[in-house]
Amino acid sequence: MKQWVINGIRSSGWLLWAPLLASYAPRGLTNMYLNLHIRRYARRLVPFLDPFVTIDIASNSSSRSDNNQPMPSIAFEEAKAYLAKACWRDALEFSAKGTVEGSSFLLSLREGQEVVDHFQGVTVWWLLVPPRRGMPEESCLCLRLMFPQQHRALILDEYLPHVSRQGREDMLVTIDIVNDKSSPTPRYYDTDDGEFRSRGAFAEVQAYLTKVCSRSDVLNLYAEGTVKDDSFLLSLREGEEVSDRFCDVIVWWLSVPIQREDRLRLMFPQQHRALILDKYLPHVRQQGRDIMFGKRSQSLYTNKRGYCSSDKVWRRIDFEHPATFDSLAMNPTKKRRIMEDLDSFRGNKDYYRRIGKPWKRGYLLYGPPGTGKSTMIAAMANHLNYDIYDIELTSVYSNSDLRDLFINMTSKSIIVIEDIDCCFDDFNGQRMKKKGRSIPSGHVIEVKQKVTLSGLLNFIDGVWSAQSGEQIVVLTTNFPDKLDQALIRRGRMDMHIEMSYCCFEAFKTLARNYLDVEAHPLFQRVEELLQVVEIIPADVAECLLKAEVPGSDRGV
Ligand SMILES: Nc1ncnc2c1ncn2[C@@H]1O[C@H](COP(=O)(O)OP(=O)(O)OP(=O)(O)O)[C@@H](O)[C@H]1O
Repeated sequence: MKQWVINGIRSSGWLLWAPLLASYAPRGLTNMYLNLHIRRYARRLVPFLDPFVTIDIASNSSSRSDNNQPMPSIAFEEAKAYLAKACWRDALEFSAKGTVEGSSFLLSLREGQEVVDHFQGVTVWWLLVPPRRGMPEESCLCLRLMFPQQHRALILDEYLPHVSRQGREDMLVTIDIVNDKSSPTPRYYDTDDGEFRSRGAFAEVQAYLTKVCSRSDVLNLYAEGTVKDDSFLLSLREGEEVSDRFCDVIVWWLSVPIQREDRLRLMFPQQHRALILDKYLPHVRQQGRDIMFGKRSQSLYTNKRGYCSSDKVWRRIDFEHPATFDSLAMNPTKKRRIMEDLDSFRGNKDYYRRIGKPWKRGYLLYGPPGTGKSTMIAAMANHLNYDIYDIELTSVYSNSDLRDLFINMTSKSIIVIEDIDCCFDDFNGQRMKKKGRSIPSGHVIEVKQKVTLSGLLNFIDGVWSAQSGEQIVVLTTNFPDKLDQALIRRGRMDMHIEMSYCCFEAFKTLARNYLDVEAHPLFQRVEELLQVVEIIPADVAECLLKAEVPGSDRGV
């Protein structure tokens, strides 16, 4: 009771001071002070007449990042940005954070700070509520919106979307991709070599958004036929908006025709400017081109451990490794030979038929760890637009299981068995027994049924091998000398490719990839050093990565 009286006197104290203040203080200051407090106290009376609705917007969303951290809530960030701008006249306490670029500040409300906003004649209140004490670490701040119940429809249907859109515009960088209508030609054209080319970035982005739209819940779309087959490309209708996610960053695409000019507006948070410009936009164009010309998306399959015969034998995920021959660091002549070999394999179905050989080709990649064997496989798959079947041989219990795997592969694929030297303890028969290997219940194993080298050879180039058509087999090893000659003889492993320590040409490729540097005064010194030092490309790549990341330890 006593406390209540004290609080009452405290909170109404301004009523006593106000007239005094009014007579001495400048008029503007007095008005602002009175205005602010009258509104604040009036609000406390309003609930007696019309109950309030409260909406809390939490700072963490329910989704999680790749490393299992709670993702920030977009709605919270938008509301925060909106309030910092729309209500800064009212609020007295802000916290300020420097922007990543430039020398300006981003303002946001301080915990406990309350601000008033007006929308179409309705007054609403916002309050920044701190996490509750004793709650788990992940509990978060929230922005509390309070408004009179009678305006529920207006606030939900119009005010909140307005807050979200305005806030987003204030906190995001915007890029408009404009459709160049000066040329009346269609979005695709046919080149002399029979390839389809796109008319430019707008068409590619539009095609990319097909993929984004098809997995979103956008309601208004339009469709257009593709060049190569009878499928459709979906696009955003005017004024529609769709979000996309790239490396845990959310971006928005909005269709905004301005003065009868088609525009696709990309909006993204300022702090991710480099990622979006350097990585996301090129990714969007490439994917858009692939979609337009009917390039299928690639898959990476791995065999399931101890599957039952009724199961599907392969587990599939999208294959999205960015490696290409362009970014692969190795001797350029060697690289060109490999690419020519792959190209001549791909186009030569008739040749293989004529000589009576299955349409298959084997590559043995050998060299120390970290020299790029896996990267090479990804570059091959991307070059040919093939799927990858990655066989973990230690999870296959018999030759008949292996046969199931082979007959369930499709054409246009690369079959990969990594570290083949670890798969057999001797190359006359038995697969290496792994200590403590758990075997799923119900799976009967007989020693004589285990995968054998001859079983593997049979599936690589025996009668079974011809079933699936256009395929490449890649074996990798760090110890080529340990391998059985039968496995790697020419005709079975047609090309033996040594992946070796970093040469100067490879270093230049890595410097271009990681630092965007083509030449540098230190290059000559590096060239001299690489002639006497054996260093794997993975170590060079790691050093260059550290040099590029701001704030990383450059001295190591
Ligand atoms: N030749 C290369 N060109 C480009 N990047 C490379 C190359 N070699 C290694 N790297 C970099 O090092 C990392 C490791 O390389 P990768 O896994 O391809 O080597 P690996 O020879 O397959 O190694 P392991 O034998 O241990 O499997 C790659 O992610 C890549 O970033």
